[in-house]
Amino acid sequence: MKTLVVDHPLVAHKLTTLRDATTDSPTFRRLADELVTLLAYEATRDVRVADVTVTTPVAQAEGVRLTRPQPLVVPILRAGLGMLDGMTRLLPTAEVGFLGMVRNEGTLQATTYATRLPDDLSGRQCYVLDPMLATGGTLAAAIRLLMGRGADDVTAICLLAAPEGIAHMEEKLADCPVPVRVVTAAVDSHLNEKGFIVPGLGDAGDRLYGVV
Ligand SMILES: O=P(O)(O)OC[C@H]1O[C@H](OP(=O)(O)OP(=O)(O)O)[C@H](O)[C@@H]1O
Ligand SMILES: O=c1cc[nH]c(=O)[nH]1
Ligand SMILES: [Mg+2]
Repeated sequence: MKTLVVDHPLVAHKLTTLRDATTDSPTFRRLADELVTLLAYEATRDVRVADVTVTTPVAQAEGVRLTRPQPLVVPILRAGLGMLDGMTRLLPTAEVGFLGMVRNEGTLQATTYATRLPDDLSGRQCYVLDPMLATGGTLAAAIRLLMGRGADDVTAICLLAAPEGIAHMEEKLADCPVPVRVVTAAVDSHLNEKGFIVPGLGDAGDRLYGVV
């Protein structure tokens, strides 16, 4: 598994405001959306394209177009939904599948409560959206599920990651025969005793959508 930390002043600026506990929900949603588009620009560096020729008003020009099957974007509910518009703005022809997963606050184990994905993902590039990579349990399970359906290239886009979560994913996906990448705005210091990223930004789902 490869991890890419996007090093850019605009990414750092938006992430800093997301971290700030005084940032309200409307601002948090807007900044998360903007930040995803910046991360998605890097995350899609290997998106599959084919050569094409177009006719400009002046002459023929060689270029590229996204190939079929279209990439599949998979937000992990709930917090990943806050990243969907920012991603599809960059990849408007992508299809979207959904995974509902929740982490038990005591055991930190992730369970899946909703799945709406194509049965067959053979030959598909998949982009998984989840703002927080904490213990890595959620993301590792999501990626295993996609690979079980045949996905042959998976990139996860996270706003923030913890070193423990990256190590856990590297271990869980060590035998994985297909490329897996994590693209994030930062890798923070550590997880606290409740499994929260430190310094982090708190509970991403609650900050986007309120406490449930
Ligand atoms: O790396 P992990 O330790 O598995 O934790 C990360 C997960 O926790 C959060 O979801 P949460 O369970 O809070 O659900 P929500 O999106 O509905 O708030 C977050 O959005 C990730 O999905
Ligand atoms: O810090 C964390 C860890 C898991 N989920 C969150 O929303 N935040
Ligand atoms: Mg949450």
